[in-house]
Amino acid sequence: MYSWKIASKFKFGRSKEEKEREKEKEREKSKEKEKHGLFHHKGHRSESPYMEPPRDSVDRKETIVASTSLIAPVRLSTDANKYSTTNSSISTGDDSQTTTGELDDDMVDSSGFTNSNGYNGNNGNESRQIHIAGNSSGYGTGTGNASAFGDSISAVDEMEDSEPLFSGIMTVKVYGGEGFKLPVPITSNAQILKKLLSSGVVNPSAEKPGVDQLISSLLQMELNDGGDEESLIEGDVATRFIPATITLPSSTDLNPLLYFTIEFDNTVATIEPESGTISSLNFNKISTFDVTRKLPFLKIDVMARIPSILLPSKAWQQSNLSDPYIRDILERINNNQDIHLDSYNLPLTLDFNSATSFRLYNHQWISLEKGNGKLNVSVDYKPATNRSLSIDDFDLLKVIGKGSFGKVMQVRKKDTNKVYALKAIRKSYIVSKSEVVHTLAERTVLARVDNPFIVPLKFSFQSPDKLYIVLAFINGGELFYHLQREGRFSLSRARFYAAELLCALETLHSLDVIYRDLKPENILLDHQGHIALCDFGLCKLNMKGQEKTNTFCGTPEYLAPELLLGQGYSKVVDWWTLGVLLYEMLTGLPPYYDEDVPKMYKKILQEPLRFPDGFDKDAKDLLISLLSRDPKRRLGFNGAEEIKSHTFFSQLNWKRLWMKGYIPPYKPPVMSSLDTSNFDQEFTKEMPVDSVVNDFLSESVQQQFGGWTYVGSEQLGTSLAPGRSVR
Ligand SMILES: Nc1ncnc2c1ncn2[C@@H]1O[C@H](COP(=O)(O)OP(=O)(O)OP(=O)(O)O)[C@@H](O)[C@H]1O
Repeated sequence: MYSWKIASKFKFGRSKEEKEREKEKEREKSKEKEKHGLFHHKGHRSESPYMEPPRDSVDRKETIVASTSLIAPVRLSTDANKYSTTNSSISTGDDSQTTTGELDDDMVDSSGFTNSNGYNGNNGNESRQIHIAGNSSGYGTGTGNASAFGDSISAVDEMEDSEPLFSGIMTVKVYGGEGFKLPVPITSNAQILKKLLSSGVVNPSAEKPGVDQLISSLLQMELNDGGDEESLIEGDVATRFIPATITLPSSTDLNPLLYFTIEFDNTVATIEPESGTISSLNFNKISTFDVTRKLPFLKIDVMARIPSILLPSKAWQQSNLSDPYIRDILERINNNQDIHLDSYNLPLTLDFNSATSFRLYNHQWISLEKGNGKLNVSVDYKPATNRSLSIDDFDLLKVIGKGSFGKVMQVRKKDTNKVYALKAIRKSYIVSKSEVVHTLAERTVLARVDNPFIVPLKFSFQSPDKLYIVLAFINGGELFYHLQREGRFSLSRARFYAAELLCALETLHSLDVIYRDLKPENILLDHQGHIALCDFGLCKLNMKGQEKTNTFCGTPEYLAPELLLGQGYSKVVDWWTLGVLLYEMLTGLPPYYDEDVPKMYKKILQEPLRFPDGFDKDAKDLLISLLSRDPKRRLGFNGAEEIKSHTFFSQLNWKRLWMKGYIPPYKPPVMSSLDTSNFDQEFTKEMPVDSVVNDFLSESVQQQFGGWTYVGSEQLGTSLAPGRSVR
């Protein structure tokens, strides 16, 4: 018999004051709920998930981490109170609760460590030794610790063996662009054109006429008869006369009407024109990228930011809605969204064996995919100098989030000026919470995985007190935030997100990794609206084929039946969670949602799956298959391919999707890589500091973090960056 405890991951990382603040918020929320009535009171919600308002009462879902090696099987019973042991631990987040359970193979207890927190003990868990890969001694007295080390290091070793060194700095210079067109005609209203365009910068010179001259030429153009009484200027004609940057009436800043994004490994540089007209642009911009993995191309996208005032009349717009392309463009412009004009994947053949810098493209004109213009660029690559990083290599810009074990900050790498998300984790804290394995697993998975829909790891390094993970900064906001704001998503939008997530999970499974914590809170949208899965803290490594594990962890709303029943579970749990997520995106709530967690568990195990009237037939069929309680009969049991082949996805070209070839149905309002407007002000208003800690960690504890450092595929072993006090 072993003792076990389940704790709310969310609450682990919170200070006393924060907990107080949260409680206060909770109290306010319940007052609000009382006032307005609860949407999902008993028997109410399940009848019609389309009832309004669907998401008001769904709070952030908290991850459960079973913090010892034991699981909490749920015994099915008609009496919801029978689940009370499990529930009390989860819902209260009281990590001091203990009860009994069975041994699991991936959770580790750090009782063998003697650390500054005085946490010392040994659970005598002998079976852990079976998993030790030559690391059974020397790391404290607890066998669990040794196993934790063994598991994680072997994962890191595997990676080291198979990967050559890919790291360096790539510089992209964009000189100019030509031939861009607007996809819709614009108004010929002289007053509007003069007012709006006269603030533009076209760099007047002998060859290039000034703005006033351009506008008068524009107004003399042969106008297109756009309908009854409306004259319009065609998009391809207008661009020859419209300045590339203007000052919008609502602002004092120059605003580009057309710009480029260059994306490498989910890091984005926005290239705005200096001057010129939309069809003939001057950029003269340089952008540097940290290269830490071998990727086949740079992604270039052309975006236009057209003020809706330039559009033809509403009557014209109405009469052109039958064309889905025009309809989409008009909808976006009217919602102040930027529109996507064209893109190009610029092939990169980086010779990583070269010891010196080399030029990949030299003043090359690149024609974009749909023929909408061309760009003149040079690309250079300089190999890295194998230096480990420290916090001193970054400017700390903003706090953007808090995880269980530390904060996440927006940072700028000083040499390349690239903006990243930096996650700082206090070593003593994860040791005392027995989270060493999960933390190492997170770093290992992130370093190995290469998928467009998974947030890429750029670097990891450590100081004597802390571990640092540097990730691409994904600033379109959490899917949770967008879903909460909009209640639910349209069928096509939900399908798009589900498809990109399916690709992400498929890649993880191909690496024998179970994700285990899919939920809207762990899914970020990038600047264009593509998915970026984050938070790999619950991943389980080395899960080959249908191999099973037992750890009771995940998020209550998303727990699969086999996990609740303690029957052992395999990769197939991730397909259950994909079903729950799709259902939540389409209806606003997870399928078996109940505020009372034990009741929710009972529903997950017993209640029939209900759909609101008018629910899409294919979506329903897919959900029934994904939410099959029997994992063997669940769609995906035989691999992701069988989900991809379902009729719900029949219109999708998976190759194109993989290349980020579909324009996302929604583009988050992101102005630049510095933009943090999609993050909670509760975080962004905080001072970004890397707090000073002075924990004593023994040599053996430090050794656990030996494989942590990552600067590309280069593993720098135990190198510790000098500890630094950052104020
Ligand atoms: N790469 C990123 N880009 C932008 N924001 C990020 C990134 N990674 C994390 N964040 C923000 O920081 C928050 C916390 O990060 P994360 O979920 O990885 O921490 P965690 O400790 O694993 O959290 P949890 O306790 O929820 O498991 C996220 O919800 C997200 O809002």
